[in-house]
Amino acid sequence: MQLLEGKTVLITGASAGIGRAAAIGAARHGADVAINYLREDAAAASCVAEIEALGRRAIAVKGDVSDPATAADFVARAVDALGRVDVFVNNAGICPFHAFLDMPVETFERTMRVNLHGAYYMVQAAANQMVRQGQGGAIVAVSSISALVGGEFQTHYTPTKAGVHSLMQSAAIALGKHGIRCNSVLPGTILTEINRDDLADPAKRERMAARIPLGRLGEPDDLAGPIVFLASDLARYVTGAALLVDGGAFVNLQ
Ligand SMILES: NC(=O)C1=CN([C@@H]2O[C@H](COP(=O)(O)OP(=O)(O)OC[C@H]3O[C@@H](n4cnc5c(N)ncnc54)[C@H](O)[C@@H]3O)[C@@H](O)[C@H]2O)C=CC1
Ligand SMILES: C[C@H](O)[C@@H]1OC(=O)[C@H](O)[C@@H]1O
Repeated sequence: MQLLEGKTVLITGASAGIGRAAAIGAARHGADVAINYLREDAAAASCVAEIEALGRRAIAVKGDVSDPATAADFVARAVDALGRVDVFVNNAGICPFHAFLDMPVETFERTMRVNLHGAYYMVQAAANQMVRQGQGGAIVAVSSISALVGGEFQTHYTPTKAGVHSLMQSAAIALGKHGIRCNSVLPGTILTEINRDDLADPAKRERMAARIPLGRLGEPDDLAGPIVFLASDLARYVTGAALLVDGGAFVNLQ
Protein backbone atom coordinates (compact mmCIF):
# COMPACT_ATOMS: atom_id res chain seq x y z
CA MET A 1 0.00 0.00 0.00
CA GLN A 2 1.44 3.37 -1.05
CA LEU A 3 0.58 5.96 1.59
CA LEU A 4 1.84 9.09 -0.21
CA GLU A 5 0.86 8.36 -3.81
CA GLY A 6 0.77 11.60 -5.83
CA LYS A 7 1.99 13.77 -2.95
CA THR A 8 4.94 16.13 -2.97
CA VAL A 9 7.08 16.01 0.16
CA LEU A 10 9.69 18.58 1.24
CA ILE A 11 12.31 17.65 3.84
CA THR A 12 15.10 19.74 5.36
CA GLY A 13 18.59 18.44 6.14
CA ALA A 14 17.90 15.34 4.10
CA SER A 15 21.21 14.43 2.46
CA ALA A 16 21.95 12.03 5.34
CA GLY A 17 20.62 10.47 8.54
CA ILE A 18 16.97 10.60 9.54
CA GLY A 19 16.06 13.14 6.84
CA ARG A 20 17.46 10.98 4.09
CA ALA A 21 15.68 7.89 5.43
CA ALA A 22 12.43 9.86 5.51
CA ALA A 23 12.99 11.10 1.94
CA ILE A 24 13.58 7.57 0.63
CA GLY A 25 10.68 6.28 2.73
CA ALA A 26 8.34 8.90 1.25
CA ALA A 27 9.46 8.02 -2.28
CA ARG A 28 8.86 4.32 -1.59
CA HIS A 29 5.32 5.35 -0.67
CA GLY A 30 4.79 7.11 -4.00
CA ALA A 31 5.84 10.69 -3.25
CA ASP A 32 7.95 13.11 -5.27
CA VAL A 33 10.51 14.64 -2.93
CA ALA A 34 12.43 17.90 -2.59
CA ILE A 35 15.31 17.87 -0.16
CA ASN A 36 17.10 20.78 1.42
CA TYR A 37 20.74 20.28 2.36
CA LEU A 38 23.49 22.42 3.86
CA ARG A 39 26.71 21.68 1.96
CA GLU A 40 27.08 17.96 1.10
CA ASP A 41 26.61 18.14 -2.71
CA ALA A 42 27.56 14.51 -3.42
CA ALA A 43 25.35 13.08 -0.66
CA ALA A 44 22.41 15.22 -1.80
CA ALA A 45 22.91 14.10 -5.42
CA SER A 46 23.01 10.45 -4.33
CA CYS A 47 19.77 10.89 -2.37
CA VAL A 48 18.12 12.38 -5.47
CA ALA A 49 19.45 9.49 -7.58
CA GLU A 50 18.09 6.93 -5.09
CA ILE A 51 14.65 8.53 -5.22
CA GLU A 52 14.68 8.70 -9.02
CA ALA A 53 15.65 5.02 -9.13
CA LEU A 54 12.37 4.37 -7.30
CA GLY A 55 10.56 6.02 -10.21
CA ARG A 56 9.79 9.28 -8.41
CA ARG A 57 10.87 12.85 -9.15
CA ALA A 58 13.34 14.57 -6.83
CA ILE A 59 15.36 17.76 -6.48
CA ALA A 60 17.98 18.93 -4.02
CA VAL A 61 18.15 22.58 -2.98
CA LYS A 62 21.17 23.86 -1.08
CA GLY A 63 20.62 26.28 1.80
CA ASP A 64 21.19 27.04 5.46
CA VAL A 65 17.86 26.81 7.31
CA SER A 66 18.97 29.42 9.86
CA ASP A 67 18.73 32.04 7.10
CA PRO A 68 15.06 33.09 6.70
CA ALA A 69 15.60 33.53 2.94
CA THR A 70 16.36 29.79 2.61
CA ALA A 71 12.79 28.84 3.50
CA ALA A 72 11.17 30.93 0.76
CA ASP A 73 13.78 29.76 -1.75
CA PHE A 74 13.33 26.05 -0.88
CA VAL A 75 9.55 26.19 -1.18
CA ALA A 76 9.63 28.25 -4.40
CA ARG A 77 12.13 25.94 -6.08
CA ALA A 78 10.26 22.83 -4.98
CA VAL A 79 7.01 24.25 -6.39
CA ASP A 80 8.78 25.22 -9.64
CA ALA A 81 10.14 21.71 -10.10
CA LEU A 82 7.44 19.50 -8.56
CA GLY A 83 4.31 21.66 -8.72
CA ARG A 84 3.12 21.82 -5.10
CA VAL A 85 3.73 21.10 -1.43
CA ASP A 86 1.57 18.50 0.30
CA VAL A 87 3.88 17.46 3.13
CA PHE A 88 6.67 19.31 4.89
CA VAL A 89 9.12 17.51 7.19
CA ASN A 90 11.27 19.75 9.40
CA ASN A 91 14.35 17.67 10.11
CA ALA A 92 17.58 19.72 9.87
CA GLY A 93 19.32 20.02 13.21
CA ILE A 94 22.62 20.14 15.07
CA CYS A 95 23.73 19.01 18.51
CA PRO A 96 27.28 20.16 19.28
CA PHE A 97 27.67 18.50 22.70
CA HIS A 98 29.13 20.92 25.29
CA ALA A 99 29.09 21.49 29.06
CA PHE A 100 26.64 24.06 30.48
CA LEU A 101 28.86 26.28 32.62
CA ASP A 102 31.19 27.34 29.82
CA MET A 103 28.82 27.09 26.83
CA PRO A 104 30.18 29.40 24.12
CA VAL A 105 27.63 32.04 23.15
CA GLU A 106 28.12 31.19 19.47
CA THR A 107 27.40 27.46 20.05
CA PHE A 108 24.24 28.30 21.97
CA GLU A 109 23.04 30.83 19.42
CA ARG A 110 23.87 28.69 16.37
CA THR A 111 21.98 25.73 17.85
CA MET A 112 18.94 27.94 18.50
CA ARG A 113 19.12 29.49 15.03
CA VAL A 114 19.39 26.19 13.16
CA ASN A 115 17.06 24.00 15.21
CA LEU A 116 14.36 26.41 16.32
CA HIS A 117 14.48 29.57 14.21
CA GLY A 118 15.10 27.46 11.10
CA ALA A 119 12.09 25.29 11.93
CA TYR A 120 9.92 28.36 12.40
CA TYR A 121 10.86 29.95 9.05
CA MET A 122 10.54 26.68 7.16
CA VAL A 123 7.21 25.63 8.69
CA GLN A 124 5.82 29.11 8.03
CA ALA A 125 6.93 29.10 4.38
CA ALA A 126 5.59 25.60 3.75
CA ALA A 127 2.30 26.41 5.50
CA ASN A 128 1.82 29.57 3.41
CA GLN A 129 2.24 27.52 0.25
CA MET A 130 -0.27 24.91 1.50
CA VAL A 131 -2.76 27.69 2.34
CA ARG A 132 -2.33 29.18 -1.15
CA GLN A 133 -3.03 25.75 -2.68
CA GLY A 134 -6.19 25.46 -0.55
CA GLN A 135 -6.12 21.68 -0.18
CA GLY A 136 -4.67 21.22 3.29
CA GLY A 137 -1.48 19.37 4.03
CA ALA A 138 0.66 17.74 6.68
CA ILE A 139 3.66 19.02 8.60
CA VAL A 140 5.88 16.69 10.61
CA ALA A 141 8.68 18.02 12.80
CA VAL A 142 11.59 15.90 13.94
CA SER A 143 11.68 16.88 17.62
CA SER A 144 13.20 14.44 20.12
CA ILE A 145 12.81 12.47 23.31
CA SER A 146 15.00 15.39 24.44
CA ALA A 147 11.90 17.58 24.34
CA LEU A 148 10.80 15.64 27.44
CA VAL A 149 14.06 14.85 29.26
CA GLY A 150 17.41 16.57 29.73
CA GLY A 151 21.02 15.98 28.81
CA GLU A 152 24.07 17.23 30.70
CA PHE A 153 25.87 18.29 27.52
CA GLN A 154 22.70 19.31 25.67
CA THR A 155 21.47 22.36 27.65
CA HIS A 156 21.47 24.41 24.45
CA TYR A 157 19.89 21.61 22.38
CA THR A 158 17.05 20.20 24.47
CA PRO A 159 15.19 23.55 24.64
CA THR A 160 15.21 23.67 20.84
CA LYS A 161 13.61 20.23 20.66
CA ALA A 162 10.97 21.22 23.25
CA GLY A 163 10.48 24.37 21.16
CA VAL A 164 9.93 22.43 17.94
CA HIS A 165 7.41 20.19 19.72
CA SER A 166 5.63 23.31 21.04
CA LEU A 167 5.71 24.91 17.58
CA MET A 168 3.83 21.90 16.20
CA GLN A 169 1.20 22.22 18.94
CA SER A 170 0.59 25.92 18.27
CA ALA A 171 0.80 25.52 14.49
CA ALA A 172 -1.79 22.71 14.73
CA ILE A 173 -4.20 25.26 16.18
CA ALA A 174 -3.25 28.06 13.77
CA LEU A 175 -3.48 25.84 10.69
CA GLY A 176 -6.33 23.46 11.54
CA LYS A 177 -8.83 25.76 9.83
CA HIS A 178 -6.83 25.29 6.61
CA GLY A 179 -6.88 21.50 6.88
CA ILE A 180 -3.17 21.42 7.68
CA ARG A 181 -2.13 18.88 10.34
CA CYS A 182 1.01 19.44 12.44
CA ASN A 183 2.68 16.69 14.44
CA SER A 184 6.08 15.75 15.86
CA VAL A 185 8.11 12.61 16.00
CA LEU A 186 10.29 12.27 19.10
CA PRO A 187 13.20 9.99 18.24
CA GLY A 188 15.26 8.40 21.00
CA THR A 189 18.95 7.81 20.31
CA ILE A 190 19.42 7.07 16.62
CA LEU A 191 22.86 6.21 15.22
CA THR A 192 23.77 9.07 12.87
CA GLU A 193 26.53 11.60 12.28
CA ILE A 194 25.05 13.94 14.92
CA ASN A 195 26.13 11.63 17.78
CA ARG A 196 29.02 9.74 16.18
CA ASP A 197 31.60 11.29 18.55
CA ASP A 198 29.36 11.11 21.61
CA LEU A 199 28.75 7.41 21.07
CA ALA A 200 32.32 6.56 20.06
CA ASP A 201 32.92 5.27 23.60
CA PRO A 202 31.66 1.63 23.52
CA ALA A 203 30.84 1.73 27.25
CA LYS A 204 28.52 4.70 26.79
CA ARG A 205 26.92 3.07 23.76
CA GLU A 206 26.25 -0.12 25.70
CA ARG A 207 24.86 1.84 28.66
CA MET A 208 22.47 3.70 26.38
CA ALA A 209 21.36 0.51 24.61
CA ALA A 210 20.85 -1.27 27.95
CA ARG A 211 18.03 1.05 28.99
CA ILE A 212 16.06 0.50 25.78
CA PRO A 213 13.33 -2.16 26.15
CA LEU A 214 13.65 -3.10 22.48
CA GLY A 215 17.32 -3.80 23.12
CA ARG A 216 19.12 -1.61 20.59
CA LEU A 217 19.84 1.96 19.59
CA GLY A 218 17.80 3.26 16.69
CA GLU A 219 18.63 3.50 12.99
CA PRO A 220 17.53 6.29 10.65
CA ASP A 221 15.10 3.96 8.89
CA ASP A 222 13.24 3.44 12.19
CA LEU A 223 11.87 6.97 11.70
CA ALA A 224 10.74 6.57 8.09
CA GLY A 225 7.55 4.65 8.90
CA PRO A 226 6.34 6.97 11.68
CA ILE A 227 7.03 10.07 9.55
CA VAL A 228 5.27 8.61 6.50
CA PHE A 229 2.33 7.58 8.69
CA LEU A 230 1.89 11.06 10.22
CA ALA A 231 2.22 12.60 6.73
CA SER A 232 -0.41 10.29 5.27
CA ASP A 233 -4.19 10.24 5.27
CA LEU A 234 -4.06 7.27 7.67
CA ALA A 235 -3.39 10.00 10.26
CA ARG A 236 -6.08 12.33 8.92
CA TYR A 237 -7.55 13.04 12.41
CA VAL A 238 -4.16 13.35 14.14
CA THR A 239 -2.87 16.87 14.77
CA GLY A 240 -0.90 18.48 17.59
CA ALA A 241 0.36 15.03 18.56
CA ALA A 242 3.85 13.79 19.39
CA LEU A 243 4.95 10.24 18.65
CA LEU A 244 7.87 8.81 20.63
CA VAL A 245 10.07 6.62 18.42
CA ASP A 246 12.60 5.49 21.00
CA GLY A 247 12.37 1.71 21.43
CA GLY A 248 10.68 2.38 24.78
CA ALA A 249 13.58 4.31 26.34
CA PHE A 250 11.41 7.08 27.78
CA VAL A 251 9.13 4.86 29.84
CA ASN A 252 11.98 2.75 31.25
CA LEU A 253 12.46 4.25 34.72
CA GLN A 254 13.41 1.02 36.49
N1 LIG B 1 20.26 10.97 15.97
C1 LIG B 1 19.53 11.09 17.08
O1 LIG B 1 19.76 10.39 18.09
C2 LIG B 1 18.40 12.05 17.14
C3 LIG B 1 18.23 13.04 16.20
N2 LIG B 1 17.17 13.91 16.32
C4 LIG B 1 16.99 14.97 15.36
O2 LIG B 1 16.94 14.42 14.06
C5 LIG B 1 17.28 15.42 13.12
C6 LIG B 1 18.21 14.81 12.10
O3 LIG B 1 19.43 14.48 12.72
P1 LIG B 1 20.24 13.16 12.39
O4 LIG B 1 19.74 12.53 11.16
O5 LIG B 1 20.30 12.36 13.62
O6 LIG B 1 21.71 13.73 12.21
P2 LIG B 1 22.52 14.09 10.89
O7 LIG B 1 23.66 14.92 11.36
O8 LIG B 1 22.80 12.88 10.10
O9 LIG B 1 21.49 14.97 10.07
C7 LIG B 1 21.28 16.33 10.31
C8 LIG B 1 21.16 16.99 8.96
O10 LIG B 1 20.84 18.36 9.14
C9 LIG B 1 21.65 19.10 8.26
N3 LIG B 1 21.84 20.45 8.73
C10 LIG B 1 22.53 20.85 9.81
N4 LIG B 1 22.51 22.19 9.89
C11 LIG B 1 21.80 22.62 8.83
C12 LIG B 1 21.46 23.90 8.35
N5 LIG B 1 21.85 24.99 8.99
N6 LIG B 1 20.73 23.97 7.22
C13 LIG B 1 20.35 22.87 6.55
N7 LIG B 1 20.65 21.64 6.96
C14 LIG B 1 21.38 21.52 8.08
C15 LIG B 1 22.96 18.35 8.22
O11 LIG B 1 23.74 18.72 7.10
C16 LIG B 1 22.49 16.92 8.21
O12 LIG B 1 22.25 16.46 6.90
C17 LIG B 1 17.87 16.57 13.92
O13 LIG B 1 16.89 17.60 14.02
C18 LIG B 1 18.11 15.97 15.29
O14 LIG B 1 18.01 16.92 16.31
C19 LIG B 1 16.26 13.80 17.31
C20 LIG B 1 16.40 12.83 18.25
C21 LIG B 1 17.46 11.89 18.24
C1 LIG C 1 22.30 13.71 19.33
C2 LIG C 1 21.90 12.87 20.50
O1 LIG C 1 22.57 11.67 20.51
C3 LIG C 1 20.47 12.57 20.45
O2 LIG C 1 19.75 13.73 20.13
C4 LIG C 1 18.57 13.62 20.65
O3 LIG C 1 17.70 14.41 20.45
C5 LIG C 1 18.48 12.40 21.51
O4 LIG C 1 17.87 12.66 22.68
C6 LIG C 1 19.88 11.99 21.70
O5 LIG C 1 20.41 12.63 22.83
